[in-house]
Amino acid sequence: MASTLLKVAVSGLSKCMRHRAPSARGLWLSAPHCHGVPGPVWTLGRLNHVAIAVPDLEKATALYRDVLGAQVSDTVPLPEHGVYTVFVELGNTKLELLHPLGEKSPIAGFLQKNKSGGMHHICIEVDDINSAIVDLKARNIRTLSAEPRIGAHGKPVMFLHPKDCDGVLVELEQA
Ligand SMILES: C[C@@H](C(=O)O)C(=O)SCCNC(=O)CCNC(=O)[C@H](O)C(C)(C)COP(=O)(O)OP(=O)(O)OC[C@H]1O[C@@H](n2cnc3c(N)ncnc32)[C@H](O)[C@@H]1OP(=O)(O)O
Repeated sequence: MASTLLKVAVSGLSKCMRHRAPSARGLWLSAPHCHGVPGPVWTLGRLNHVAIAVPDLEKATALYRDVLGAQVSDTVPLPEHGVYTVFVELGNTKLELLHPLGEKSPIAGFLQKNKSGGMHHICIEVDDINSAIVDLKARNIRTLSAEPRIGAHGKPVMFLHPKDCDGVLVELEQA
């Protein structure tokens, strides 16, 4: 009797955990759902930017503007994120040059380990960040703040732990 009940429970759980196939637009994910009640549904969108942490923001900006001929933004301080940012326009995406701001900057440790600078994170747009967060948490992917924060483009963002994303710090941004 007990073993029959266990088999039924395991079979139900595996049905709940079934993944959907990828769609044409990108990764299509749904959280576990049971009894015909759909879980949160969200879609991964375009690459918004690749962020590079730099030890010398003036020098890095000059490289992209004067040597490589790119259009670059002004320097924008974002004290709530502990960084200065400069965006480099690339047409199909952007680079975000990052430099520490303040004593508790989250990129200070990274620059200590990577003295010449280096690729810090990638930012991918999602169509429903709240559903994405619920779904990813259910898949044991660690989010790096309790709630989405407002990012460099004035939209909600959430960072995912690099150890849960193949060694890459991933930022999701509401499209
Ligand atoms: C404005 C906004 C926007 O674009 O909208 C931004 O850009 S804000 C940009 C700045 N904000 C953020 O980065 C917020 C999210 N970041 C964080 O919460 C943190 O920086 C963590 C990613 C959790 C790292 O924390 P912390 O530096 O204290 O830890 P840690 O140095 O001990 O690192 C723990 C492990 O993660 C690795 N690790 C650290 N930073 C990494 C990175 N950027 N990419 C890949 N791996 C990384 C370390 O090598 C280490 O691995 P080993 O143990 O193997 O050595």
